[in-house]
Amino acid sequence: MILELDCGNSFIKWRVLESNARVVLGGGVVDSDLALLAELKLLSGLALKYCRLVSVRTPEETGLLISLLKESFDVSVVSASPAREMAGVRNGYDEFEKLGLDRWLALLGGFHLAGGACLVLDFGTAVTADFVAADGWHLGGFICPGMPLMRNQLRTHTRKIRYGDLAAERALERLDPGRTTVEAVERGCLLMLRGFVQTQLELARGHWGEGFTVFLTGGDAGLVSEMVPEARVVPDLVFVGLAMACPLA
Ligand SMILES: Nc1ncnc2c1ncn2[C@@H]1O[C@H](COP(=O)(O)OP(=O)(O)O)[C@@H](O)[C@H]1O
Ligand SMILES: CC(C)(COP(=O)(O)O)[C@@H](O)C(=O)NCCC(=O)O
Ligand SMILES: [K+]
Repeated sequence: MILELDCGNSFIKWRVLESNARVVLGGGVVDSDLALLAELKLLSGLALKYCRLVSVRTPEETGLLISLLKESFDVSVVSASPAREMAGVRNGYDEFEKLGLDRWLALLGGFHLAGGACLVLDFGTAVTADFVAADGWHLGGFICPGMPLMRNQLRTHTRKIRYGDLAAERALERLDPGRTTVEAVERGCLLMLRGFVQTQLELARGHWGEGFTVFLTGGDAGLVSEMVPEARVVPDLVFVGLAMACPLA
């Protein structure tokens, strides 16, 4: 069996595949290394042979997780590494190794699935946009704070903005002007996010007219999917790229 991990700034996304990599046996989202081990140990008949992972965490944190995995499951672990060029895509960063590896894998996956120009939008701790032209050139992208960062900045840097998670979730059921603090903040941040998406779509149309595919991924993709009905929502886009960057055969 193959364990796949996407270690973001807030959460670790995991899934276990059969050795042929065709069947997904289980998966989930956890907030720590130990929670990951605990969830994996709950899977019956677990027999991990390989693990491939991508991490945007520090080398120390990633190294610690890799050691834990090796101790617990006796697996061989490969970690995605930066590349200038792969699978017909050319990294557009001046220093290719500085492009976030989750972004790189998501855009590799996106270009592969689209077979042409694509705009990849990832809604995690940060929100990222990446542009890949039909010839595989990555034009670069944009990074801005995601919902968790936007709301936490307001909560941390003001004295009167305080509310709980449940109220936050309820506030987003509608988008009328807020009549409470929680509504005003949650809806305001969501409108900022949607404004960002709108701008990315306009930029992509400026480059490619209507000839491009939009991908939405990341834990908060659902917050914007309604406004981009033509988009392909692919929660496991990073894993698509991970399999391309770290083939096990
Ligand atoms: N099952 C889930 N567990 C945790 N967060 C989730 C889940 N589903 C959606 N989310 C949302 O996803 C966001 C985190 O997205 P994610 O792509 O995991 O971020 P990162 O890659 O930066 O760790 C959170 O702000 C949260 O609102
Ligand atoms: C932009 C990111 C913080 C996104 O991380 P995430 O929200 O997925 O946890 C990550 O891709 C990263 O650390 N990138 C390095 C900087 C860059 O891509 O330019
Ligand atoms: K991510």
